Amino acid sequence: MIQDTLDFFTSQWAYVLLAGLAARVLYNYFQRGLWKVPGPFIRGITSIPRVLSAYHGNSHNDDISLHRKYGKLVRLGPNLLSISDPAEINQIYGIGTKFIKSRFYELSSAYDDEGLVPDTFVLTDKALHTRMKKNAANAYSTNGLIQMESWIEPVTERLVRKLRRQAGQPVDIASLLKDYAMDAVFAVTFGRDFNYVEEGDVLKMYGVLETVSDYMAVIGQVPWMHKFLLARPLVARLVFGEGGGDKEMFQLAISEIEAAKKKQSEDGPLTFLQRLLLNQAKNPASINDREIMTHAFGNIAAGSDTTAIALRSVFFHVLKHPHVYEKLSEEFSTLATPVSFTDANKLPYFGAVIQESLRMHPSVGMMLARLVPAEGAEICGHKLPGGTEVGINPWVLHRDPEVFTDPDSFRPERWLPTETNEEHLRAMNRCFFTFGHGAHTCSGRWISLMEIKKIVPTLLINFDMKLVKESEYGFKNRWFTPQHGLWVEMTPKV
Ligand code: HEM
Repeated sequence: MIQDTLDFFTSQWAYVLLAGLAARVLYNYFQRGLWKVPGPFIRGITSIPRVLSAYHGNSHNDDISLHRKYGKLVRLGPNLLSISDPAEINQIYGIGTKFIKSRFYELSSAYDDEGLVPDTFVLTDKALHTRMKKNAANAYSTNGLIQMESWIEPVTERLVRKLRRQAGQPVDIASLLKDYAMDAVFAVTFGRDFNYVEEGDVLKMYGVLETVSDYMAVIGQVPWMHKFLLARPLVARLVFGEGGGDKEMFQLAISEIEAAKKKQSEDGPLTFLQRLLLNQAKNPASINDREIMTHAFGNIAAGSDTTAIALRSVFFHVLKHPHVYEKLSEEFSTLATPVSFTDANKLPYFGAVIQESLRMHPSVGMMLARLVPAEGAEICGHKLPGGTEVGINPWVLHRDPEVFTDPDSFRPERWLPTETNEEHLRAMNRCFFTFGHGAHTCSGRWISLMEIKKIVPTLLINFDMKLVKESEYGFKNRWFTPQHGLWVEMTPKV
C-alpha cells in the first residue's frame, strides 16, 4: 500500500508539485479573509513582486501608483497591506496603540551576551520601550539640544574650510553631507568625532550600514528568510567579517562610556552621553550601562544616513528653484554668524522649506510596518485579523492629493499660514510622516533639525551655490533613500 502510494507520487511528481503550488496560491490569496482587500491579484498570492519591487529600489513609486489605482488600502503582499488614510494614523501609531512593530524590524535587531539589545527602534515590549524612551528623554529634548549645539560648531567650520579649498570646481556634496552628518552625530553623542569630513569613512561603517539597509529593504519583505541568513552567526561573519557589523560599534560606544565616566562633570555643555550618565548618577535604577550604550549606538546607526538624506533634499530643492534660493538668502541675511539654532529656528520661510523638502523626499522609503493586534482591527472599512502586517509609507501619504494639493510640486508656501488655513495646516502636519508618528516617533528629530538649521544657512551665507550636472542626481530606495550625485559649484562670497 505504502509502496503503491510512493510509486504514484514519483510517477506523477509534476502534477503533485502543481497541485501543491495551486493549494499554496489559494491559501495565500484567501488566507485570513484578506481577499476582499483591493490590489493586484498577483500581490495576494505571492511576495515575489514585492521583493522584486524592493530589489529594484523603486518600491515607493510602485506603492504610490498602486494607491492611485486601488485607493486608501492596498494589498501589497499575501499578508502585507499598505494604508494611506489619515483617519487610521492614530489607531496604528498613536501613543496608546496596541499595534506593535512587525517582523520586518527583526532584521535590524542586534544581540549581545545578554540577548536582544534594547534599541527603541526594534522593541515590541511596550514596558521596556517606554522605559527606554523615558530614560533618555531629556537628552533628546530641545533643552538638552541647546547644550549640545556647541559640539557641532567645529564640524560645521571644518566643512566650510574644506568647501573653500574646493572652490571653483564642481563638488559632489552628496557624499560630503553624509560625512558631515556622521561627524555631527558623533560630536553631539560623544563630544568627539572621527573627522569623516576630511578623512572619509575611517571607521568603515558606511559599508555595514548600507548592507543592513539593503538587506532590510529586500529580505524584509520575506522576513521568515532572516533566520536562514544574517540571523545565523556564521553568515553574519561571512558578510561583515570577524567582529564586524554592530559588535565594533558596541565596542566603540562602551569605550566612550568608560572614558566619559572618568571625567564626569556637570559643568560646561553636556554631550548626549554625559547627560545620560548624569541621569544614571541621579537615579541609578532608571538607566543601566547597557541601555546607555544602546542609546549611543542607536544615535550613530539611526542619525547619520537619515540626516544626510534630509540635507541633500533641502539643498537639491533650494538650488533647483531659484526663487526659493533668493527668498531664503534674503531671510538668512538677518542671521548673525556663527548661525545659532535658536535664531535659525525662528525663520518661517526656512522652516517651510525644510518641511517641504522632507515631505518631497522622506529619508525612509518604505512603510513603517506594524502588526494588527491579536483581537483584530477594522481598517478602512475592512475587518482585519490579528497578525496582519499593515503600515503607512511616508512617501505614499506625502503624495496623497487629498491632504497635499498638487503633491508632486515643491511648494514651501503650502506650509505657511499666509497660504493655508489653520485647520488644513493641522491636517498636513498630522500627515507629515518623515519622522514617523506617535509611540515610535523619531527620538533624534530635533538633533537632526538642529544640524540642518545650522549647516544650510552657514553654507548659503558663505557661498554662492549652483547646481550642476543635475542629471546625475538620483537615488535607489533601500528602506533608506540615499541620493547620489549632488554636484554643486561653490563660490566663496568673501
Ligand atoms: C532627518 C533625519 C531623521 C529622520 C528622517 C528619521 C526618521 C525616523 C523614523 C521614520 C523613525 C520611526 C521608525 C518607525 O516608526 O518604524 C525614527 C526612529 C528613530 N530615530 Fe530617527 N530619523 C532622523 C534622525 C535621527 C537622529 C539624528 C537620531 C539620533 C541622534 C535618530 C534616532 C532615532 C531613534 C532612536 C528612533 C527609534 C524611536 C522609537 O522607536 O521609539 N533619528 N527615525
